Amino acid sequence: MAPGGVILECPATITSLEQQKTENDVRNCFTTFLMNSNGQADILLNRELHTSWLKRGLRSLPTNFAGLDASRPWFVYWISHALEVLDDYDESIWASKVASFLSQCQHPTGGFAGGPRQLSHLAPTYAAVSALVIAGSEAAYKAVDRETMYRFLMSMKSPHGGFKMHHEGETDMRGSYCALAVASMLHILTDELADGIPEYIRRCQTWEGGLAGEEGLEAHGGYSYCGLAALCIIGKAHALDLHAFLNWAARKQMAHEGGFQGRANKLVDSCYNFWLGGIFPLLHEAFRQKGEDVALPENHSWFAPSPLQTYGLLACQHAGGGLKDKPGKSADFYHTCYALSGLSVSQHGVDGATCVVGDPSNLLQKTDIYYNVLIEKAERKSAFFEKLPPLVVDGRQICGQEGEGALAGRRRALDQADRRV
Ligand SMILES: CC(C)=CCC/C(C)=C/CC/C(C)=C/COP(=O)(O)OP(=O)(O)O
Ligand SMILES: [Zn+2]
Repeated sequence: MAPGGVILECPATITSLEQQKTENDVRNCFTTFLMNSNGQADILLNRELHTSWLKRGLRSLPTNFAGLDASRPWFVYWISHALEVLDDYDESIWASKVASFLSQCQHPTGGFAGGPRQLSHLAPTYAAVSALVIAGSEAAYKAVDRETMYRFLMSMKSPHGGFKMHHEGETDMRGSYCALAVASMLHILTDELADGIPEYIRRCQTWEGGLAGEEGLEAHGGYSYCGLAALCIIGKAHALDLHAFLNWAARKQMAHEGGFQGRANKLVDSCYNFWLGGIFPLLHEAFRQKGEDVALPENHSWFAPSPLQTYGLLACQHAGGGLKDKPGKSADFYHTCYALSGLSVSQHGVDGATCVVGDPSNLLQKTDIYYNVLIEKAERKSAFFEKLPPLVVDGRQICGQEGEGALAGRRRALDQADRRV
C-alpha cells in the first residue's frame, strides 16, 4: 500500500478477452478495494511512479524502440503529454532534445515521418507537431517548415473527400483530424484545405450516431473523436446529427466498469477515457456553434465523471508505473497518455468546476480538447504564430491578415474564446 492511499493491482489475471470475464475481473477489483479501504479518499494517483517510468522512456527514445521505428514521434508525444498532464514536463530538459530529435523525422518535401529517413505520414505529423507545441520553445516551433508542411497537407487531400494518411495510402477519419489539427496548430488553416471535409465526415456518421473510420463501417470512439474535433476546429460541427451523436456516445460508458467501450459489444479500455470522454466537451462546443438549445442542463458533463475516474485510477494503474488498457494488461505509453488525458477531461467540468475522485492530489492539468496538449501550451503557441509575418506558398498568401479566407478567422476565434470548454 502506498503511503496515504491504495494502489490496487487487480488480483485477477485475465486469461481470455471474453467480455463477461473482463467485467467480472474489474468488478472483483472494486470489491477488493471496497473491502480493504475506507472509501474514495484512499484512491491515489501514483504520480512519482508514473513520471519516473515516463522519463526513463523519453530518455531512451533516440536509441531504443527500434522495433517501433515507424512510430517514434508518437512515443515522444505520448510521453511528453502524459508528463505535462502530470505537471512534470521540464521544458529546460526536454524542449531542445525533442526539437532536435523530431527535426530528423521531418521530410524535405514536408510533413513528418515515423522516423528519420522515412516517408511523411499524417499520423506522426500530428504527433510531432503536438510534441513540439508541448516542448513550448521558439526553437521547437521553428523546427516545423510551415511552407513544405502546407504543400504536404494539400497533397494529402483525397478526391473522395477527407485526407489520405500518406502518398497512395488509405483515406480515413484520422486523416481529417490530423491534417486540420496540424494546420490549426501551425496557423496555416485555409478554406481550400477544409474544402469538402464537412460533407465527407457527415457521410461517415452511422445509424448508431457515432462516426466510422470510413463510410459504411461501424461507429467507433477513436474515429468519432477525430471527426468531431476536426469539425469543431473548422466550426462546422452542425454538419452532423448532434443529438444522435450524443445519444450514441453516452451509451458507450459501461455501467459495471465505469469506463468507456470504443464500440458496441466490445470491452472497456482506458484509452477511451479520452477518445469518448473528450467527445462530450466537444459536443458542448458543437451545440454552441449550432446555436441550439439541448434539452439537457448546459453545465452537465453528459457522462459520469466519477465512475470513469474510479475505473482509471483503480483498475488501470500499473504497479510498475504507467497505466494500462484494463486489468491483466501491461502498461504502455499510448494508454498512459490517453487514460490520463481522459481523467483530466473528466476532472475539469465544462462549467469550470472540478470533480476529483479520491485524494485531492489526483487533480491533473487541464488539456485542450481540440489538440490534446495543455491549454497553456496551446495559448503560448498561438501568441507565437500570430506574430509571424504572412506565409506565402507558391506565390499565394495563405495566412496573415489579408486574403486568408474565413477559416483563419475561425482559427483565431478558437484561440481566443473556445478554450472555455
Ligand atoms: C489522432 C489519431 C491518429 C487518433 C486515432 C483514433 C483511434 C484510436 C482510432 C481507432 C483505431 C482502431 C481501429 C481501434 C480498434 O481497435 P481494437 O479492435 O483493438 O479495439 P476495440 O475492441 O476497443 O474496438
Ligand atoms: Zn486502448
